[in-house]
Amino acid sequence: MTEASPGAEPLRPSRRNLLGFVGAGVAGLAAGAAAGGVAASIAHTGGGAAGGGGSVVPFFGAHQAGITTPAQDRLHFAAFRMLSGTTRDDLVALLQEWTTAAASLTSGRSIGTGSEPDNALLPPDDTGEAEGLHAAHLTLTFGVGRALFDPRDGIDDPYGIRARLPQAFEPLPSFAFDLLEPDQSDGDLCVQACADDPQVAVHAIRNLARIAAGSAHLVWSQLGFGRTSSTTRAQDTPRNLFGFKDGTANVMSEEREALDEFVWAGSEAPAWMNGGSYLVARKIQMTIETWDRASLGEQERIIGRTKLAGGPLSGGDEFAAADFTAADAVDTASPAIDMASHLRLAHPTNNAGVRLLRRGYNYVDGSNTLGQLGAGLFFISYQRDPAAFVRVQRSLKSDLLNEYIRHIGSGLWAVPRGVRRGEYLAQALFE
Ligand SMILES: C=CC1=C(C)c2cc3[nH]c(cc4nc(cc5[nH]c(cc1n2)c(C)c5CCC(=O)O)C(CCC(=O)O)=C4C)c(C)c3C=C
Ligand SMILES: [Fe+2]
Repeated sequence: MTEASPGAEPLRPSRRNLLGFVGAGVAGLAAGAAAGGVAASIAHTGGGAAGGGGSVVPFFGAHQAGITTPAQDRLHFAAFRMLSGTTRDDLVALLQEWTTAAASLTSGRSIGTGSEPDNALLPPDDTGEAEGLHAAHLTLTFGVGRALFDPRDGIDDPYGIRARLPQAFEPLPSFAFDLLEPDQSDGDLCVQACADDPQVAVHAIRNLARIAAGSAHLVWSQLGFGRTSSTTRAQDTPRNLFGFKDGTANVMSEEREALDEFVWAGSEAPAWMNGGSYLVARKIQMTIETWDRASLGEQERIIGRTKLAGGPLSGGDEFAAADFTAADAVDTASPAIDMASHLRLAHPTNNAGVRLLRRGYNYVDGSNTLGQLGAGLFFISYQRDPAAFVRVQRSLKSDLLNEYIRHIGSGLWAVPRGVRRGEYLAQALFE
């Protein structure tokens, strides 16, 4: 799919053409070629954002950023659908343009020629609301949906990628109590934008959506705040909207062996996914008004941990190991950690040793006419194989928490390995 030049301006290439040119250059460079390619082009065409300000998370690397990166405070998550009739070339062009833009945005620069181009007759390349703001640890993590590998519009393999479909990439099954809304689920592509400044995260998604115009359409997006997980031991454990510490027993970035075992896809995966991961997102509505009427003891029994300190009910501080054989101090015939508590059911000992890297955010989507907040957890987990999530979620069928939550959105994406300098996102999927 080609796009007409927005005007007959001979002096300066259009943003689309400019990005296309850079993308083509990127595609032509051998992997591992001199770093100049993308970054230098951007530096020379970029506009006047304030730059990194010491808060830049590198975009290029063996793994995509935004997975083990210390969890930032804010989220804007977006799902896109490829437009009808688009081809493999359109998809490649989009990924090339997104690569160029993402390298620029995450380093705190504007897109293309910036928000003040030299020709006032053209729309600015960058929408401008991040002018003067720093990178705010912005990470952009891109995923590919399972539907991209399926027949569409009467074409068997519209993007020519079926041969690269990883064996593990099976659609999620439906789970007990699912009340999924299609307009908050799935998507051909996803972008997880995390930053310490909400304006920076929103600016990134907005501009990626603009760039996608003509090839992909933003189908739903979700704002999040108050990260509900730590991904490094250097971070304090945050709290979810039930008021409990969330993320205590997460897979942390310091746990190199555990990351290889549970988070990064390895040699079992095709080359484009070797070093990648699978992202599961679940929009989980929490009936906080009902929860707030439950006694403290009941809340703690449901979670399996104390509310304030976050220690397991079997005793010890937040990071003490849970003892599932310990008896309750008062009712000695019962276990200290309830058989149907969230902690017991989600714990690796109940799930064949499986661990997930959780990276979710709280959300509040306004309120309803009954005065109830549309509050919840935008749960995100990364795992080496989607089957790990399925295993844990199935275990949660008898979770006491289910009385207070509803899963209303869902998605699974393959997150390709990191982008090397000179490459574009998911390049190995097309080679
Ligand atoms: C399928 C995976 C999970 C979903 C969905 C999920 C929803 C969910 N969780 C909480 C609150 C807490 N979860 C905690 C621990 C925890 N949760 C999962 C998985 C899912 N949670 C795992 C794998 C674990 C770790 C278990 C372990 O190894 O000990 C905790 C305890 C603190 C912590 O370790 O993070 C809380 C609190 C809510 C409110 C929720 C849905 C809205
Ligand atoms: Fe949980």
